[in-house]
Amino acid sequence: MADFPERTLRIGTRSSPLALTQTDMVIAALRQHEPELQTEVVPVTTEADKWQGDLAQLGGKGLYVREIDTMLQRGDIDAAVHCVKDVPGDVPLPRGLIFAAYMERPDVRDVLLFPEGSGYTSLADLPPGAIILSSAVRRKAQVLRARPDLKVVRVRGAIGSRLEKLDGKRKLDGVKPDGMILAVAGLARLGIERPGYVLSMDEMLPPVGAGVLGLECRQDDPAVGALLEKVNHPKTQREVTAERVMLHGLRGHCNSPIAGYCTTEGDGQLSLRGMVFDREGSKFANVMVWDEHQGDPAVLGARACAELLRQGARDIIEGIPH
Ligand SMILES: NCc1[nH]cc(CCC(=O)O)c1CC(=O)O
Repeated sequence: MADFPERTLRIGTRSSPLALTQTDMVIAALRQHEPELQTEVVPVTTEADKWQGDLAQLGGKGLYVREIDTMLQRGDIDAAVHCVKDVPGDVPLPRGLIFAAYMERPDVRDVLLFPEGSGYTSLADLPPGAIILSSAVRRKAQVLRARPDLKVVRVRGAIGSRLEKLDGKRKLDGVKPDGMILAVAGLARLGIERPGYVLSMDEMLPPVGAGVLGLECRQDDPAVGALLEKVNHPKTQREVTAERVMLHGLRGHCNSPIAGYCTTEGDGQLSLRGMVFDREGSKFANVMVWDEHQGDPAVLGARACAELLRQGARDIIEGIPH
């Protein structure tokens, strides 16, 4: 088979506006290295996108990536762009697939948005019993940890439709929300600017892989692998490796609130924070480990996992129905 740029790179992605924007970003980055690159974007509306109920009932959020991975395995596409945070951490990657590159990580924080004209400016402002929209068990646990009096209500759909629900422009089963939590990176990529309260790392530790775009291909397609590797960001790759090894070792399920965030200090040393919560965030394990020897990030991830398990993470995870 011809190499690039003669060959056309077929890229699979979800069909949401965010996923399509992210894929455009990836193509722009690839063209910095391969200006003549021909691409074909293959948008896939996954079962998870069509289903508006609780994802856990359908098999968890892994469904966002599974259909696209199957297409990649079959050769219907040559590469896939995934949000790493949507890639399941409790099962290995599908046979024959690898992540050839991780794009540089942007702001990983979550932001609490309020309905237009509500006058709220922070988490502390919200009145007792206020309603927050989010489907993420990790966000729910951490909101309730800070404000046990609040109520967290599930919301699904693309970011644009979620914002309409927040602003009362779209029906929401009689619920009148006071806030909604989204990733800063997703809003920025969509060019959506609205005031909100950016949650600190102590209030809201991000999910493993937050903000990172992973570029996946078949192991037996070295031409694509070599192309994708050109946009790999080694620092992000090390951080994601540490976070994901921690996640694998915890063997969570789709209802387990787990957070993990690895950063690189100025001298190149990695630090990794990990937390495992119960559903209400009232019980949790919490670790921070440093890679003093600047060694293998996987070892750092394994250490964080071991320490979380020592603190009782297994019981916390198993204590949640799934
Ligand atoms: N769960 C959907 C999803 N997957 C990735 C992002 C945002 C970008 C990222 O963190 O990778 C979002 C939206 C959100 O959580 O607000």
